[in-house]
Amino acid sequence: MVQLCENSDCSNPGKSRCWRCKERYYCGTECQHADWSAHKDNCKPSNRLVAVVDIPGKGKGVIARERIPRGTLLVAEKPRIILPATSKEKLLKSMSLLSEEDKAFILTFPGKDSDLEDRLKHFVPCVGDGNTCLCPTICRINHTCCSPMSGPNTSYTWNEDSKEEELYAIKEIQKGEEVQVTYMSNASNYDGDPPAYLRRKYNFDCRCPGCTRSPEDRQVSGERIEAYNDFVDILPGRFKTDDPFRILVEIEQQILIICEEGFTGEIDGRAYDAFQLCTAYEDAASAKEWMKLHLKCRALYHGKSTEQYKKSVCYTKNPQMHGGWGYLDAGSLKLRGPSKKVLECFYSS
Ligand SMILES: C[S@@+](CC[C@H](N)C(=O)[O-])C[C@H]1O[C@@H](n2cnc3c(N)ncnc32)[C@H](O)[C@@H]1O
Repeated sequence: MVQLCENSDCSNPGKSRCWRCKERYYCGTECQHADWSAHKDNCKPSNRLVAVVDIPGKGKGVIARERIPRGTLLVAEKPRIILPATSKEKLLKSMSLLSEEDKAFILTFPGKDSDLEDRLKHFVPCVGDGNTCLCPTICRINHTCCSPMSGPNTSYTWNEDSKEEELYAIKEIQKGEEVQVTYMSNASNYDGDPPAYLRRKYNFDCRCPGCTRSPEDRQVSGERIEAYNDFVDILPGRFKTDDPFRILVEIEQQILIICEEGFTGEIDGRAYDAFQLCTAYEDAASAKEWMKLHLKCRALYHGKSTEQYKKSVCYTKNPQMHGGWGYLDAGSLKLRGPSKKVLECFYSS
């Protein structure tokens, strides 16, 4: 039986389901009927899966209303307030022009007295370069650090196509469990002393399992993360000069180390590095395997709905389309895809 587009005045065959609720069908991008637009705008997973509640010792926070499988899009919401990434002066001017309701909303976030500027730390990156926004649900999520003992269960990302802030479950979340993100999203933001950074910037004492370790244990982690960052910084420059087999071994070693430190999101970037290395040596089969791993990690943290993701999917079919194909002029060389250990590291995280 042909499923028709569910817009009331449309009789085309329904080609796709709504990417969010997966329930309604529509006939494609040509379908611009008001009914479908209203559905898209109102189809908010945030209304269903999470709730903003009071969390003792943390102010407000977000909890799961039901068990949420890994990979779920939990929240997709339009920012309530967007501030421009211009000069500090312009930013403060924009703040002063906000409505009284918006100012009152900002002041519901923790901060000094009625100081609006002190609440800027709660804004998250959004559209364009450096612009920030305040969202009703995502900006209520509390922090936990990435560490060998624990880490956040969600990650948020700006979707430029839908112009919404999105929140993905990077681990399974139980009903009633607190939804948490890390305010230091990747290893390159590592500050050397997370509890001190969080106290300075966000004015709270982090009591996560990573921060309550002994100073010696925290130092060991700090040194491993810094060594990883040094590795990442010089990696592209090594493509021209170093043995590619050696580079792949080191990429894998570094992936395993940084995942032990709780930064599973780093697999995305390192798998992409390995993909680029394989394309530089015109090894399509290995490049495809690395791209598949890159996309799995990317989908987990950023979803699959963006144009950028869809474009990258083409590289899993045809790595020759990538601009770096053969760029080293070193001829073709059979390298290899990710090892079982690295794949397990992604699946077991
Ligand atoms: C982005 S807001 C999160 C929502 C906030 N709890 C609220 O009441 O609106 C960040 C602020 O939440 C609090 N917070 C976040 N994570 C915390 C944690 N792990 N422990 C204690 N307070 C935390 C701090 O006051 C921090 O400045």
